[in-house]
Amino acid sequence: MSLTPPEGFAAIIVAAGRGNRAGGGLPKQWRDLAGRPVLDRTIAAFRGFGRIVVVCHPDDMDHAQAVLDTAVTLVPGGDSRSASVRNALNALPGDDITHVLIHDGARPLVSASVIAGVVDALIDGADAAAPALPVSDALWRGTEGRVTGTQPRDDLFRAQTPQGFSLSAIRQAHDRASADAADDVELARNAGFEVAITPGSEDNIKITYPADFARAEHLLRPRMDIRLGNGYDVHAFGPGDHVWLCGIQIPHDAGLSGHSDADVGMHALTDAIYGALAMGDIGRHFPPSDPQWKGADSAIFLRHAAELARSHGYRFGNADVTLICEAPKIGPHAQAMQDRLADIMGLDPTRISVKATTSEKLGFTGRREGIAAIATATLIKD
Ligand SMILES: Nc1ccn([C@@H]2O[C@H](COP(=O)(O)OP(=O)(O)OP(=O)(O)O)[C@@H](O)[C@H]2O)c(=O)n1
Ligand SMILES: C[C@](O)(CO)[C@H](O)COP(=O)(O)O
Repeated sequence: MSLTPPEGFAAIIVAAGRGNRAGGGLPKQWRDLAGRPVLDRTIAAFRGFGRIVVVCHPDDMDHAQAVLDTAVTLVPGGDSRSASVRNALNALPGDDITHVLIHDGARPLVSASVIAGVVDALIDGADAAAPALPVSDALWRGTEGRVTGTQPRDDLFRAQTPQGFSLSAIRQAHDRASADAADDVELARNAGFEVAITPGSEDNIKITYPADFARAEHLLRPRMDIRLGNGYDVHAFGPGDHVWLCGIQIPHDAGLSGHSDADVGMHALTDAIYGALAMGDIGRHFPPSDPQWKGADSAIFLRHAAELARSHGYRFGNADVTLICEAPKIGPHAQAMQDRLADIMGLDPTRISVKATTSEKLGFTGRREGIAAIATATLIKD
């Protein structure tokens, strides 16, 4: 989802804390998260905003200037989060700003939809809006390792950022603040403003403790990619005394005609893999016009497709081949076929199925003019 808020919106990203709870020497906003500094990722989440103010610790200003996008306005922070926000409010670039979103630099995984929820609530007229998640676990009170009571959770929420405000509301809230507050929602409520709750996200974590880096990296890992491909092939009977089916030679009163060994089952399975990869078919990788494939062992094709899948980071979920013929009988050979296909594909035989059906004497397979095969294959990238 891309995010382009209206002109008068600015984003304030507070990153002037020391990250003491996260440990690790360097303050957490400057530490690497899957190849980029945490703060760099956070700023990137707000790239649709024309104006972004980033609040950094006074000791970090040179580092920030060297590391961050020059398109942001850098402001030195204060002794508390609220003081840092105030410094940013006093340094907003431009006098046409009507709304601000205030976000923790330590929440690099905020999504466009969470930000859009806040922006939309403000556009709809709210003075203040912020994302949150309802508490779903039971809540207890406890001391010294023992439960001492329970706490109703019906109206409890876990607060997140960005917290959005009309500029006049947040300025009033900070002007009236008599004590420090955990966040700007608290200040806005203390000043009498209503705050709308917008949808938060489980992924919008605040990096607070050392283990949060591993959590964030896990969330950034690409999601599982599951692909399904199908293949279909037909070969006509011709002169001969055996057929090759799924890598097994079976005596028969005819052979199968084709440029290669005409292993119709293996061809269908090979095409299923190419199909799952969206990389064409056997003809594209092994053109029938090329004499080197005359009489070729079809294991070459299947091995190529399987290796291609692995080289693109996929593993096999399963494969399923159905042979359609009146004869020869497939049942007695099915296990050997599964084992052979598994061997070629480097797969556990329990993930491969070979079965057969007749076409009830109908059509070309029913008239014993040839054999058809269909196959499916699933590929998985974790
Ligand atoms: N004086 C401060 C204190 C905090 N923050 C920012 O407010 C956000 C939320 O605060 P928190 O997670 O508590 O960060 P730290 O104060 O850095 O963490 P710690 O309390 O563990 O030192 C962070 O992005 C932090 O950089 C800030 O801009 N100025
Ligand atoms: C603003 C905030 O992130 C809302 O969840 C939070 O209040 C600030 O962080 P802290 O861990 O409470 O200091």
